[in-house]
Amino acid sequence: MAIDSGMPHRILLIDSYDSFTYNLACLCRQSITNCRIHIIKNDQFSLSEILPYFGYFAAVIVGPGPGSPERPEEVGIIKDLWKIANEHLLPIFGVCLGLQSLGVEFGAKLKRLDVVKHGQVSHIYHEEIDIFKGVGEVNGVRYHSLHVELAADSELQQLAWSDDGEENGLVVMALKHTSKPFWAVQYHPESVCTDGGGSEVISNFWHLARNWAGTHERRPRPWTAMAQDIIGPSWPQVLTNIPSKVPPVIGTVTTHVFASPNLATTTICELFGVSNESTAFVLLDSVAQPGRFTIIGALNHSTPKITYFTGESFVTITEGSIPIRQSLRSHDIWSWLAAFMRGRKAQGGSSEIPFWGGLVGYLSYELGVQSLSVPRRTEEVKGHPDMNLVFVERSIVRDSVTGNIYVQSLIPNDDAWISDTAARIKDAVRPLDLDVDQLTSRQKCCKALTSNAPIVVLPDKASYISRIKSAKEHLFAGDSYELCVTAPTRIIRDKFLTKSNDISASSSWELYKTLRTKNPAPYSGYIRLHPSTLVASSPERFLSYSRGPGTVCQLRPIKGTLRKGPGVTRAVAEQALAGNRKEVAENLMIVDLIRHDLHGVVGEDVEVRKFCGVEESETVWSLVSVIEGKLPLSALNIPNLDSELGWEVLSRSLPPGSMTGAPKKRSVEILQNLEDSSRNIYSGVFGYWCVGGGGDWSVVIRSCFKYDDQVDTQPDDVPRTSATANAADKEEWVIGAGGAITALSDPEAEWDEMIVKLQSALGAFGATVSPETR
Ligand SMILES: C=C(O[C@@H]1C=C(C(=O)O)C=C[C@H]1O)C(=O)O
Ligand SMILES: NC(=O)CC[C@H](N)C(=O)O
Repeated sequence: MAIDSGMPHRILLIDSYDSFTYNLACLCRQSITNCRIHIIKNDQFSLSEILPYFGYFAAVIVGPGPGSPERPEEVGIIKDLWKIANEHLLPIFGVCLGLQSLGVEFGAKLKRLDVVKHGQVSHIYHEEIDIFKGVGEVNGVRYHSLHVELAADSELQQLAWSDDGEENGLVVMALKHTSKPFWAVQYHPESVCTDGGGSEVISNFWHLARNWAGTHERRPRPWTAMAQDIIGPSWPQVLTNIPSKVPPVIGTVTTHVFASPNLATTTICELFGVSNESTAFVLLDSVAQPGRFTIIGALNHSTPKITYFTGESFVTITEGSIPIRQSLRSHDIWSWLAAFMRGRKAQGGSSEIPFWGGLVGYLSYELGVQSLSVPRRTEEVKGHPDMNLVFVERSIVRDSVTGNIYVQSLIPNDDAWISDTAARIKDAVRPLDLDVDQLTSRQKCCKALTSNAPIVVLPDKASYISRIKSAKEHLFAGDSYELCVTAPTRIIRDKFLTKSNDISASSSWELYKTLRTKNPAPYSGYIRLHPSTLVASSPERFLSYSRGPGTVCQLRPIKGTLRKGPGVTRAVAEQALAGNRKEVAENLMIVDLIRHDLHGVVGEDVEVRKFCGVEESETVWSLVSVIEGKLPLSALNIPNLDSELGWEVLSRSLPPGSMTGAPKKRSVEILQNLEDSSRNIYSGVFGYWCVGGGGDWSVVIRSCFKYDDQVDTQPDDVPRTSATANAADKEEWVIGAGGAITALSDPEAEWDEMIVKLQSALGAFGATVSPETR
């Protein structure tokens, strides 16, 4: 038989806009020797357009996805596949939505599960035949709301079941067609927690597919350039948009390092003018473990500032006081910034620290929404910068483990500034200059705030609860597996006025100082890039990427949060989080989503380093997983790949999956309809991209932000009082908060969880709310 003549086996994978597709592609690569996976969307071609190309493929895999196999707009060509004429016939393997489509097209009834299964592991019963031959015990992860029931005279044969007992009874978990080469499973063989039914079942499918091809004398045609043009290259793709000819590294980092363990981060910031609220300032602060390095930008009037608004075709750079618009031309904002950084690469900095200089700032949630090609909400035309960054040339880095301070500059011949700055910092050390992590909790205090108490406008509880109920409806219908529902809380308070009088609120810097003592967080930050100010105390790293060679990308999603309190020991938290099916299911869904996001860029080398570990922070316990990915060794000698890998991952994986739910695109669309307003900076990321190639971005949660021009002193639900009367004296801060909603969520408990998360930033305003409020 010539079908294995050494030529790679081409497999067509049909994606239904799912967030697990690349995981399936990876499983196929690992289970089928010498295969190439080509991925298309289910609505990219009509059946008649794609049919002529089936001859190149050895098999088709139909991936999972949101929605119903009975809604043609959700399954595209998939529904037509099962009916193709014998001359085009080829082996097909369906997963989840793929199984449901196979069932429905051959007369099965599509039903909703009484108790939906999202991120749940079930024992899969089978009879060791066909695709389960020799497979043994299978525990499969399920992400479905719908299921099929076969007619008595069906042409399909059941191969496996789960026993859901009183919940759903017996549910079909695998099918085959009795005469055509079609197989399918309802569970997810590609999930990280599926045990036994993954590569074993795919290998068996492949074996059966080859046998079928042998007896039917079907031989795929050799791949051609024309096929590649139409279908596209195979996955994994080494990043293609990085030019092979790149400018040489021209910058050199000059560094002066000295030990100063007792020097407070806040003292250094004050030395560099943070108290002048009219200027720009950036601080990325590690106030608790696992955060380690603190980065302070020493900005001046000529530091380049870069802003971008979603939907615009230009970016604005301000050096000095004159903003200059630059057209993006053929670039999108991501590749424009990659090109910007390509010309500013530098070497020679200290290898012990992750930052030598580079871009610092934030990227909004809506920037990620734009990257997903989901249209922005219509009412947000005016908006505020969705990307607000500075290019930091002079900086101070503090290592909280060694107590070393690094003063560094990218500017040529800047020795005078470096030595002067080092001397100023050394002089600033006062004997009692203890940082917050060295204070006992009794010593922690917060400054008296304003004479007028701030007004806190909570989301309306009834509509929050009804939103959670609508989210659950979507989950029951199979539109999404998990939805992270959020809402903004607004804090209106007296404006900080520099030439102050006695009614002035504290400055945003004082607010940040209070926040870092009240809620010391590993990924804290103070980003004052007018018109936006972000005061952050995030527990969640979105993505870090190490400086090459051999860049490792790490993501640390949190799903599962428990309020700390008397009696809530680590053991109690572990039981309530890692020992709780609902919490683990929520976390698993995001782990699988992040594996997919990473596989999409780096290829096969993605590992879950930690699954559902319990981590402690000041106010809550969190369930955290750690996922890492890196390029294959073969890619390491491709110039420039390492230094842009992290940026590529970032550009292709925003918004953070932990803030959307899965599948990401459909979940974002649903959330845009459910939530009342844009999320803006909340749910975006803040951090840096270093000129040496590394970067670190955290999720904007447990944080507050304000825009200089935004004060709505008369929200509909706030009574007009003397405190809300005059916009000129007021400033408005926003704290977003929310949580992942699954089919198991209790709306009241979700409201409480939102309030707990809100509280971690609200406390800095001297305000509290109880869950019972409103
Ligand atoms: C939505 C928030 O947090 C997200 C949701 C979490 C959860 O559901 O447990 C945990 C961390 C974040 O990914 C928030 O803090 O506002
Ligand atoms: N993971 C999937 O493919 C889900 C299929 C379908 N949307 C369901 O919820 O049942």
